[in-house]
Amino acid sequence: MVPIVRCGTGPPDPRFAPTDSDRGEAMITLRGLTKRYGETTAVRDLSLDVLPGRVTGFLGPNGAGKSTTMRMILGLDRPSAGEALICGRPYATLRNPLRRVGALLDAKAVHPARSARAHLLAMARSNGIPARRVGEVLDAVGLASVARRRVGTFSLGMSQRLGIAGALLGDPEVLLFDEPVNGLDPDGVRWVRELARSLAGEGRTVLVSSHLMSEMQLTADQLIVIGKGRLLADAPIADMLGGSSRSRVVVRSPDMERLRALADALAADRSTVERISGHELAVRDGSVERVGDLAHRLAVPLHGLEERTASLEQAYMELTADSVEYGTAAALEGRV
Ligand SMILES: Nc1ncnc2c1ncn2[C@@H]1O[C@H](COP(=O)(O)OP(=O)(O)OP(=O)(O)O)[C@@H](O)[C@H]1O
Repeated sequence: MVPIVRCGTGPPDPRFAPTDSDRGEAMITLRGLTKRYGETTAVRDLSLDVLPGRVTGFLGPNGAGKSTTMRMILGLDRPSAGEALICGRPYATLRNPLRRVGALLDAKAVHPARSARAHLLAMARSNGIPARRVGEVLDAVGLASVARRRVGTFSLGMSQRLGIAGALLGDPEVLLFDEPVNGLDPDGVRWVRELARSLAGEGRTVLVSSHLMSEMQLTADQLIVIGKGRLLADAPIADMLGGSSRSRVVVRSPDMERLRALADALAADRSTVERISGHELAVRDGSVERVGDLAHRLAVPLHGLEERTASLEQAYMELTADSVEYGTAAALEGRV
């Protein structure tokens, strides 16, 4: 059973035995959250809860409003309407906020002349965090050997690691990572994935933004998808796959005539049938059992019958098709 770190309970305590009701307690709550920049509405009436003990992927195409939402959760941008709360309170009213919430936003937003160690020490000092934590988090992110190097000489990947070290510094209950795998090599990507999973495994609340569905498929338990600032989906990964209209049963037969009869029978029974080729059909809203039984009744010789679940990438493309700000159509019209 995954432990749950509740609001105000601090870092995980091995003696802590969660009850089922603890699982429902949202750590991040957005209600009607809206942000307008002049004519642009970056975030539009967003209402959702982010729960502890799981990795929540925050997805959307470029310009969807992910960073703006995270900035409002962290009190860095003021909402035009609605609210963003952590443990029921605005970030600005939290005592010792770094001990409650750790965030990686812009990895390069660090004074370039400072060493990694000096940067983290300054953060620790101004937040009442003991200096020994600096060494611990530098070790945890694999930067101990370059702790005294100037941050300005760091690669993007090293800066990402330093940003994550800063997020971990206060041993917080809630972690927000904005595009944490940007600039990381495959080893680094895997490291971030395992880190996010282990933090959630300790019962913490982990919100990770990305525009890479393939990565989120491996990292997240729950997905929140936004497009043009609006909520498009908020569901467990498995539900998103099941809900995709691309999940379908594919049936193959050498007998085109009987296959056509099967298609007619399925269509008459309210299934949507697509012809893939003369010998292959795809049936939406139909189970393998139902299609197989019907084929048997109509004496259709079958050379193949399988359920093809859409990849999350496909489900995501479907969801966001109308929300891509700079898609191909725009490019064709010369707008980009
Ligand atoms: N300070 C600002 N002033 C004006 N417009 C802004 C500002 N910040 C963001 N926007 C606009 O708000 C929208 C959402 O931007 P945001 O950076 O939150 O999206 P995102 O989902 O994080 O995108 P990306 O994946 O590209 O980082 C965009 O249209 C962006 O141009």
